[in-house]
Formats: sequence, structure tokens, C-alpha cells
Amino acid sequence: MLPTAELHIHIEGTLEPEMLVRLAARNGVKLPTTDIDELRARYRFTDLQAFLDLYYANLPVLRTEQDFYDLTSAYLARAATAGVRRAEIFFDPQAHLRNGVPLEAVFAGLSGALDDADDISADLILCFLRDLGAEAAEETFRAALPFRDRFIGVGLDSAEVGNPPGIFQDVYRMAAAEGLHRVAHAGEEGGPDYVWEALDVLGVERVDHGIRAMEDVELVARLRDDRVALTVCPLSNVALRVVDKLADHVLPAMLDEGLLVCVNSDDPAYFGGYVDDNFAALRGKLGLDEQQLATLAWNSFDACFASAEQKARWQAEVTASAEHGAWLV
Ligand SMILES: Nc1ncnc2[nH]cnc12
Ligand SMILES: [Zn+2]
Repeated sequence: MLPTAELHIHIEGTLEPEMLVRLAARNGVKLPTTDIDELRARYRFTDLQAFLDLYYANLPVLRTEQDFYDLTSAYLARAATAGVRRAEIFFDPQAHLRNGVPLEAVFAGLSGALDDADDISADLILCFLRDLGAEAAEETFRAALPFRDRFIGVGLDSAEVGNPPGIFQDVYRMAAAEGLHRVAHAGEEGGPDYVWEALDVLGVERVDHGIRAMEDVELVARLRDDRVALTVCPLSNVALRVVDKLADHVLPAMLDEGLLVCVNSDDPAYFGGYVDDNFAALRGKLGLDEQQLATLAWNSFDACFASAEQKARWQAEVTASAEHGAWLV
């Protein structure tokens, strides 16, 4: 198994149908069906919005600190089997606040699970829901400041088109002043202009998805020259019909351009697989070779927010795995 970092993972997107049913029963939340196969059959999407509608509809089952703890522990256990050494985990506090869950419960459950995981290094990135606007993001950020030591950065997710990064300039400035890392979803469904804005207006250190950056040669040069990481999610892009099929994905072209790309699962419960499944599909369906797969794993550690010493240790592990031909990802 190739060691890797997972830098684009929404904890709410790890809600498997089995856990959905268990939490609904525990909290007395009514679901349209409790049949696992029927629930899984609904995990098919025409676009990002169709996915988001279901993703948000399922979240009311998360009510207590224990629920957030259980969800996160299950992800970390699964990720460990996928070779994940480091996870930088997104969460959507606004989605839980509007369901009546206090921030205390969200933070306590998430960070409790991280503290108890001894085989994975993990931290949290607080995401703003871009479709709720800039004022709501600022209000959320202020409300989260008492928990400042529980998260290492901010991100931007949810419905992309029509909600450009630039409108979040002020809250990103506030986050920078707090010494937080900054990332944002851009160039998933939105065009290269959204990626430019994320870089130039928000000052992001990493771009989440960013695949549509490939439509703009100047942008590609900028990303390469500044070594800006792009957290690409191949199975997500197919599931949300951002690309028709995996064989059409721009990931090999991104590697050829020398971009700092890595592989991630995004919302694995919904998109057909965890990070190891993404690696396996890249090998089996996209024909990536051993060198390319090792580069992707190595890049993931380059792009992560751990200490330089720790990153170097993981990268040495990737190199050693590569030398031993550990390609059964
Ligand atoms: N792939 C994705 N894009 C935007 N927002 C999201 N929230 C959860 N997954 C997302
Ligand atoms: Zn995402």
C-alpha cells in the first residue's frame, strides 16, 4: 500500500448509508427509507447541486458530540487501511448550526476522534458554505474563534458557480490574521477565473479540485511556478459528471505539466470509494504507471500542512515503498 496524505475529504461526505441509518435510529430522525440498498441507489447524481441536495438532506442525523465522534472515528479507521498517514479534514459548521447543533458538540466530537487516532496524523479545516454568502461566513468565523486551537485552516465549499471566491476576501483576511491556512474549492464546476480569484484575492495555499485550470495556459504556468497544490478527486469528478469518464480525466495532463497534484476522495461514501479506490482506478482505468502513482503520493505530503521534518519522513516512506514495488494500491 502506498502511503499518502488525504487533503480533500469532507467528513460529512463519509456518512455511509449504514451509519446514516444507525444515527437516525439513535436520534429519532425519520429517513425516507432505512433500506441500505435503496439508500445507496439514491447516491447517483447529475451534477454538484444534485449531490449537495442529498448531502445536506442527510445531515440532520448528526446531532450530538458522540455522532461526530463516531463518524470521524469510522473515517480515520477506514483511511488507515487505505495507507493514509496524514488527513486534513474539512467540516461544514454552518450546515450543523442550521440543524440546531451547537459548535461545541461539533468541535468536541471531531477533535475527540482526532485525538484518539494514534495511527494517523490529522487536523481540521473549517469550510464556509459559499452559497450562504460572505456575511454568514464572517459570523461563523467569529463564532468559531473560541475554538481557534481546534482547526488549522479555512476552506470554501458548496455550490460553486455564481458564488465566486472573491466575495469572501474579508473573512479570508481575518483567517490569515489568525495565522490560519487558507484553501478553497475552485475550478470544479467553475471556470479558471475562479481559480485566479482564489489565488489572487483569497491568497489560498492550495486549490481544491482546480481541474478547470487546465483550460488556461497562463494559469497553469502560475500554478506550476508557485508550486500551488491542487487536491484532485478523480472518482468525485466522474460521479458529479464534471468529466464523462475516468479515461477523459485531465490528471495525467496535470502531471505532465509538472503541477503539484495529489489524489483525494472528496465525499467517499457518495462517490464510490476512498483514496485507495481512487488510486486503484487511476491505475486500472486511467493507466497511470508506478512512477506517476508514486509522484502523486509524494506530492500529497509536499502539499500538506505538517512540519517539514514530518513531511520528509513520509516522503522517504513513499520512496522506499516505490523501490520495493509496493504498487498493490
Ligand atoms: N465536491 C464538493 N464540492 C463542493 N462542495 C462540497 N461539499 C462537499 N463536497 C463538495
Ligand atoms: Zn470537496
